Amino acid sequence: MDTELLAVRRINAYYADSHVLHDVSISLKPGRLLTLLGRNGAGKSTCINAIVGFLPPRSGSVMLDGAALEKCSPEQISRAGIGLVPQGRRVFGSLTVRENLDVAARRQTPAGRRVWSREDVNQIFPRLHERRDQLAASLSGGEQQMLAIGRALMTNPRVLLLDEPSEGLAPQIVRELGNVLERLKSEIAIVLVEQNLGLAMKVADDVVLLNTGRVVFSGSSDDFQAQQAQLQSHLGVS
Ligand SMILES: Nc1ncnc2c1ncn2[C@@H]1O[C@H](COP(=O)(O)OP(=O)(O)OP(=O)(O)O)[C@@H](O)[C@H]1O
Repeated sequence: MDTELLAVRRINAYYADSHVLHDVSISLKPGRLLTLLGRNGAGKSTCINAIVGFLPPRSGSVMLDGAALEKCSPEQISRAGIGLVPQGRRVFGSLTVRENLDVAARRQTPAGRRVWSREDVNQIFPRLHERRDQLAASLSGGEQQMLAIGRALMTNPRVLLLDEPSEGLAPQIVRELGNVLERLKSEIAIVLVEQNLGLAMKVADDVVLLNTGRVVFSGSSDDFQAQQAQLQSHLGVS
């Protein structure tokens, strides 16, 4: 399958008068994982915010399977099939694990789209099943991250966007997260924002590297690694 699933074309985004994204393009094909890299402040989260409609681009387009989304609301974009695992996880701490999953579940999903049940999520994250009656606030950081991913899957997305999921996690948990992403990417296309280059290189098929809101590399993970020495100055330390 070579058709593009998510096509971000030359988007420009601003915070008030501050021009943060400059003609940024991203192309994601089905079954692939694209990692969005760049040092702090490069514009990675802004790019995610522009795709999900929190910060609509002033120009350029965002297409999901050919449908234009750049003028849609965050709710419409989510329903269209873009799932977000936000930076900082943002699970509902006063709800149980099970309730967190249930409130995210979509009642209606267009025919032909994969529908995720709580059982499907539990299969990927057995620990969530073990902790199903525990309040989300009492989970470890790694478990909260798994729950945040599980919640996003319950919306039956076609594309999953993850904003720095490894932030604040111990190395062993980051490895587990890598294994989960490896497994998930055979089922769903993923955009992964990461500062952890080790994790990103383990799972990525494609790489987009940003510097001050501009794309300075876009290509396969193999090409990125071949050019890494020249691109090093655009990367944060990892
Ligand atoms: N709400 C905001 N208002 C004004 N400027 C902002 C806002 N959020 C981010 N910025 C600025 O936009 C630029 C891009 O920030 P962004 O958060 O997208 O970078 P990032 O690559 O995700 O960085 P990090 O890895 O630190 O999260 C930075 O210069 C930042 O200071």
